[in-house]
Amino acid sequence: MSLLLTGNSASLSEEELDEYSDGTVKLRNSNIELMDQDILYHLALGSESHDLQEMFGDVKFVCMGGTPKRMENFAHFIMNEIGYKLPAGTQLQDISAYSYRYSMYKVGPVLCVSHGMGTPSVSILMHEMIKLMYHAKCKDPVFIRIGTCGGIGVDGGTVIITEDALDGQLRNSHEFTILGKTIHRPAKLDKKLARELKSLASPDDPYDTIIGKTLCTNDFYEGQGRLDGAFCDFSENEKMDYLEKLRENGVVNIEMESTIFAALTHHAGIKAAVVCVALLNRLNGDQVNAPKEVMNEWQARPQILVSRYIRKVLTHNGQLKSLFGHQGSIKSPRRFKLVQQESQAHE
Ligand SMILES: O=P(O)(O)O[C@@H]1C[C@H](O)[C@@H](CO)O1
Ligand SMILES: O=c1cc[nH]c(=O)[nH]1
Repeated sequence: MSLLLTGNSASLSEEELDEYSDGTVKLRNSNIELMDQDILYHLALGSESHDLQEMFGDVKFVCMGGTPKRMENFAHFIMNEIGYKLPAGTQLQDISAYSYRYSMYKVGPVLCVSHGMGTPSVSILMHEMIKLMYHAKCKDPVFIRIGTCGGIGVDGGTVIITEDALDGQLRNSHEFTILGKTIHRPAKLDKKLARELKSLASPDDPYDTIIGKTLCTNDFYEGQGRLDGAFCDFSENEKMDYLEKLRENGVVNIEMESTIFAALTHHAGIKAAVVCVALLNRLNGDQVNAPKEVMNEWQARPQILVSRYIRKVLTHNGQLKSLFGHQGSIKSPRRFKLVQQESQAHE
């Protein structure tokens, strides 16, 4: 029996699209169906120990970012944005707390998950999140990475939506070594979703929101051409030549997760986007030295854009009012700060 993909994959044939047009996530692995139970070890969840459909069946948006705190803050923020009310006397709980690996918060149709740093960490999480979507029978979930990055020729604080994710050799794919063999999977993101996110930037935002190519590296220091790691075997001129070459190729930012995130969502037929904020302009230096309060405000910017998108989709589907009782309001960066403070007060 063929067990291919999901309802929204560009790589499906017409026949397969017909077969899987209900929008639920299908796995490209027939072994899973034959197992008595599937333990999502790094999420502290399991297909027999938990009723995954009951717990997660309504999920429409899976938002991921590097740190547990960022994703907890985002959970509080989005809760306010969509007017979601927790049952009286309850608080947001880290669903994966006992994995001691990743953190996960659920706010109605929005899952907020931390993914750690770098592609191995994201890869493990993506396998388990895609299987979670499958077990829960989620329909047409959209995955969005909310991250930080180094800008190339853009100021710190600029919001960057990834058009194409490139590996260290500027290939639009992610390289895997499986059973000793090297294979590549296309690192494709949803271009329409990227444009839609861009359209939600407001002329009143006191910062730029741009679309461009993202370089994904396996390291923060030598891998990103920094002079300030524990080791450095290249000159400043060589570094600048490399960054200029990136710029000539349309690269506007560097981070460490986009190719695996794009490759695995595309392989699973899941619509995905990457939205990062630049913490510095790498053409001006290597050290991340903006004050903490400034960086906290910058990190809120991708979250604000993503929350506008989520609100727009829920409003369009008539869910914002019917599910949560009131319309909420488009929140400003100032409002975000207040929500963050409130969530910190709960710690
Ligand atoms: O989502 P985050 O902020 O973790 O993304 C970037 C890439 C690396 O994980 C990390 C390096 O500082 O930040
Ligand atoms: O320069 C930077 C900043 C944040 N994240 C990165 O990967 N690189």
